[in-house]
Amino acid sequence: MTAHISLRGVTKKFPDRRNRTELTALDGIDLDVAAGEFVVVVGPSGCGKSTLLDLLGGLTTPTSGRILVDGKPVTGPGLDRGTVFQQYALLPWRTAQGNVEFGLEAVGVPRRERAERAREFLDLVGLTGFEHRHPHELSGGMRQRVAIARSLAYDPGVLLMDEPFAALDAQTRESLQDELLRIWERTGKTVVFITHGIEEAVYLGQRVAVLTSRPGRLKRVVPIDLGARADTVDLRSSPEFGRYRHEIWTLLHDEVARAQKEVVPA
Ligand SMILES: Nc1ncnc2c1ncn2[C@@H]1O[C@H](COP(=O)(O)OP(=O)(O)OP(=O)(O)O)[C@@H](O)[C@H]1O
Repeated sequence: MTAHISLRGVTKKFPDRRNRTELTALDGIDLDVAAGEFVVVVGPSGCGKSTLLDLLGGLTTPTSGRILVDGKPVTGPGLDRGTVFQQYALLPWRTAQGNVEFGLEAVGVPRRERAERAREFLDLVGLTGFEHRHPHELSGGMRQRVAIARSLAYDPGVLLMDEPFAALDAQTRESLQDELLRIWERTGKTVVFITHGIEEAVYLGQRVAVLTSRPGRLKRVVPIDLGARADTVDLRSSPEFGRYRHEIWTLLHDEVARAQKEVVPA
């Protein structure tokens, strides 16, 4: 299953209790993500990236504007969207297998099929042999693999990822980035991935959406074309990769500079 996403004029305001006003977190976001596309969202700290993902996940609702998944308005959390957060959010008393089965129980998949499907998805994320380990017996990278398997097991059309690799060491992060791309190619899911990392954005995204500093508006959407990955030994050191990294760095740098100017008292 795969699905397309459409955001039209999405604005999110929060009450700002300190001075009884409103804080605009996101302002008029228009973005389409095609079925099966991998889009990465980057932006300065506090620009509304997590708010955007929460809106897509149906955890909050827009103040104005519309969010559609396959033409249907998002009205709350749903099994058509799977979310992976930075923190593993695994149940500590359940094994890897039990954690993946958990989501399937909620949708009423029969026991035998649950076990089979959980094994299949643990295999997809490279955890065959670790099915019976509890989260505390797994490394950070392995826990995040379990979280990915759990989100994929009930076959959502969309995978929403909020800085899923931010807490991992650099080497584990890079290997999970490759794993994720392999899984994405195999499953054809639509992915919206949020990160602070410019390199991560360029490496993963087919397009990188750059947000402005608060209120978050869409500053630029940069299509990434790095050619065939299989032919390149170290993609991150290629000249094209460097050019994209610089382009996005410049877009972000301008935003951070603008935000800093605004907070410095005159
Ligand atoms: N529930 C809430 N109530 C009030 N304000 C909120 C709420 N959630 C987020 N905000 C504010 O909205 C703005 C955007 O927050 P958000 O967490 O989406 O940014 P972010 O880009 O994900 O930040 P970071 O990169 O630092 O994780 C911030 O100013 C934040 O304080």
